[in-house]
Amino acid sequence: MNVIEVQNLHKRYRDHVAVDDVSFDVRAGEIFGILGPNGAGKTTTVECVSGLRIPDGGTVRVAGLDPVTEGDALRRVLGVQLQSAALPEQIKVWEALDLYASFYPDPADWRELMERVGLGPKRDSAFGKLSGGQRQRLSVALALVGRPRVAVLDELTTGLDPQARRDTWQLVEQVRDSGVTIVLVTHFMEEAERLCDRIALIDTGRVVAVDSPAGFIGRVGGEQRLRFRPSVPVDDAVLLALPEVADVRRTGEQVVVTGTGNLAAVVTLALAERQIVPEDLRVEQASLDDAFVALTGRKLA
Ligand SMILES: Nc1ncnc2c1ncn2[C@@H]1O[C@H](COP(=O)(O)OP(=O)(O)OP(=O)(O)O)[C@@H](O)[C@H]1O
Repeated sequence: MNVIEVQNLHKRYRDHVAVDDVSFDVRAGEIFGILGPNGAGKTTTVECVSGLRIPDGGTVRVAGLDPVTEGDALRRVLGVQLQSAALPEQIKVWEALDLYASFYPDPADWRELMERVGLGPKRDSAFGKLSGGQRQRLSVALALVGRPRVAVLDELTTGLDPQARRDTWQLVEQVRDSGVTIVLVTHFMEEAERLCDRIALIDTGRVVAVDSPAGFIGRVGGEQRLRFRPSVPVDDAVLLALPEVADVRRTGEQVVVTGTGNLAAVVTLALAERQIVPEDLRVEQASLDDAFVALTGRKLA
């Protein structure tokens, strides 16, 4: 079932086209990524989905609602954490949660939410005194306080250190597991690859493709490369006999096998059957980055 349907969305700022022609569907229960370089139109797209901007063309439906004409009903099903959302420096964590809860007829228990995002010990801290990761956690909690079916999270981990980023990813997964559909805007490949069930790749206001991370990687051939030093010499023919193996090369003592499918498993099994140990084994795989370059001709970063 689709929770969000966007068709031929178009949005201009004066004569600048920010979103040219964007279409995608988000299914109930998934983490749907909107991935693309700076200025691709990601934020504008989710602002139109959230009813914060009026599109110049196309249609948007969220749980069947038109964000432009049914804004009140929309706010009951959709929670937003936006890049630009800033709270007063002085407001305390509990006050912000309590305030946001008061906007909704049937809010979540904000105390429970505060514990869930790990801010219990920061209950009385001022927003201005929170670390980047704590601010992001608070913004996720604020997006969830109205018990939304859909949460829009925009550039959630920008500016966070690696540990805070991983903690935030875990939080996003917990939110999804609690039954909330998530739209995640990001320009981090690793984040999209790790978290998203499906991704819309956006470039210069257009959707380049929508696919799962594995599907994107499969588009660039799904090719894998295996490097190892065999403990005793192995014949190329042994490896080439495996249907998954496309090519075998050697550089000094190192064997480099390229192929597809379950390459690492079948090669190591074939070696084990001959009592050969693949020493210094490394598996290299195509990434979303490779897919982005193949689809757009440019690097994302
Ligand atoms: N309020 C605005 N007025 C004029 N132009 C804008 C406005 N907001 C965004 N733009 C422009 O529209 C284009 C798309 O911006 P948008 O913020 O949607 O992209 P984005 O993919 O989210 O980028 P970022 O990751 O940098 O936020 C950019 O060229 C941006 O400069």
